[in-house]
Amino acid sequence: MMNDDIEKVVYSEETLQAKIAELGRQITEDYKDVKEEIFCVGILKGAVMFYTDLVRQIDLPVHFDFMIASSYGNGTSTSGTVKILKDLDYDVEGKHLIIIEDIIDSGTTMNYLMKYFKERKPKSVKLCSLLSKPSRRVVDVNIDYCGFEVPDEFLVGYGLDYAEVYRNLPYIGVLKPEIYA
Ligand SMILES: O=P(O)(O)OC[C@H]1O[C@H](OP(=O)(O)OP(=O)(O)O)[C@H](O)[C@@H]1O
Ligand SMILES: Nc1nc2[nH]cnc2c(=O)[nH]1
Repeated sequence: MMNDDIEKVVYSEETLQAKIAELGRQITEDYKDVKEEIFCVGILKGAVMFYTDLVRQIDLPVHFDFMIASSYGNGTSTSGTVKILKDLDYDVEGKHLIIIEDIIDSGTTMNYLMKYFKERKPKSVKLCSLLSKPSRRVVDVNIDYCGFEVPDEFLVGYGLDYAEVYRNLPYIGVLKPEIYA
């Protein structure tokens, strides 16, 4: 069973949901008076679980859009090259963008995507990331809404994969070392 591959649980379902409710309340408060449309942009595939839970905690009429970006392949460190596999569906000029990401690790992916979003002339762009791993940062990324600062460990679950599996674990944890062998 998949659970048997886990060495330790780092964030339980309850811990994740409590933090997400807090982030949703904060975003609702910060955006409650804006006049322009608000777009929640999920960066797939890793953000899938966080996105669907977070948007349900935002009590405002937001629009959905998604990008698919990938740079890790099957390994545990970035290839350094960000591939955009799916672009935004909408013209976001003049709109408020809330970028929703699962993790900022080296910062490579978000540094690349932020430039890309800003070229599209939105009214504002803010970043909401469930996790941040500052000890691994190679490029600076400003995180407006951050769930947890995590230690330098490769995490799986709740959208985060190792070689494309473990995304469907309901919690975030660390794999047993023999899984990488
Ligand atoms: O800060 P970085 O070092 O760039 O790492 C962060 C990125 O890594 C993961 O994506 P990945 O490339 O694994 O694709 P995925 O979302 O499909 O899992 C994660 O979802 C972030 O987008
Ligand atoms: N699964 C997973 N993907 C990542 N991408 C960047 N950092 C991580 C991590 O710790 N785990």
